[in-house]
Amino acid sequence: MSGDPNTLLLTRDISVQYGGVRANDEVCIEVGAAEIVGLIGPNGAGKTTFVDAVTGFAPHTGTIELDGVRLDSVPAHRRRRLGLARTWQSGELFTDLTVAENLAVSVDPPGLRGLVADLGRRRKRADEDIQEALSLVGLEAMAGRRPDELSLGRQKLAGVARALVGSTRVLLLDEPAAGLDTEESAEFGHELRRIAASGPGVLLIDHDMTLVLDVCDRVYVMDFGKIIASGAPSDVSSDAQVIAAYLGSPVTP
Ligand SMILES: Nc1ncnc2c1ncn2[C@@H]1O[C@H](COP(=O)(O)OP(=O)(O)OP(=O)(O)O)[C@@H](O)[C@H]1O
Repeated sequence: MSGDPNTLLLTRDISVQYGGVRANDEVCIEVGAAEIVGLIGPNGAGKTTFVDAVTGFAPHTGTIELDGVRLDSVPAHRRRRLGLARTWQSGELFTDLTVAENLAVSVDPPGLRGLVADLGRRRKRADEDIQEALSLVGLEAMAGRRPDELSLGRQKLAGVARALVGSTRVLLLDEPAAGLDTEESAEFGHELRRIAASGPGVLLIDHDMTLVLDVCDRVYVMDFGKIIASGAPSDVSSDAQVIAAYLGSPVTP
């Protein structure tokens, strides 16, 4: 345990080895309830690998706790049920489905017991989960629309809503704002703040420094699989090692 009662996600010494590449090297991070935490670093630094490890998609060593419960030996689908949600870098929506149908893809299938339970009740519960996820990102009025009827910013939010279907304690977002212009990115950041304010912790990976430095409470910086700096956005963005490894020049939050 970290000792901080606010901590939801706590990783200790997460390491991932891909052949000769040490993609993560003893990565320790914390994400608290209602907190947005950034994870930034150059291409190939190991950010996606970290999310893969935490969510159960990459073999790793080290420990992962969600709200004090160890997850590191738990398979990916159970980590999701326990509240770890993620998006993927290639998070396109299905263009021939409505927004609500895109979210329905994420509904947890019933176990053996669920199969014999009341079908109508399960469907109602799934509809409620989808509506709740859509309202968390401000898209409840868009449920019946097709993705191409939405702006790119709203499509990105629908992708986030798809990850949020079902109980979510910590949301891990892998470059969710890629391709957004300045205005869309600012609106996206506003919605992220609303999501976090409703309770879940958020880990945000993005190369949009304005977004990261604006919305994050704290930021970790990764380079060659290691965390090289962490702290408040203003401290990290003026850190000489971070500027040399990633930013190139100081960035003002
Ligand atoms: N499945 C894999 N098998 C082998 N090597 C991999 C695999 N996934 C990632 N790597 C390697 O691990 C390192 C970290 O890659 P990763 O995709 O995690 O970086 P990243 O920080 O997310 O980069 P980007 O910002 O470009 O998305 C890279 O050297 C990459 O080539």
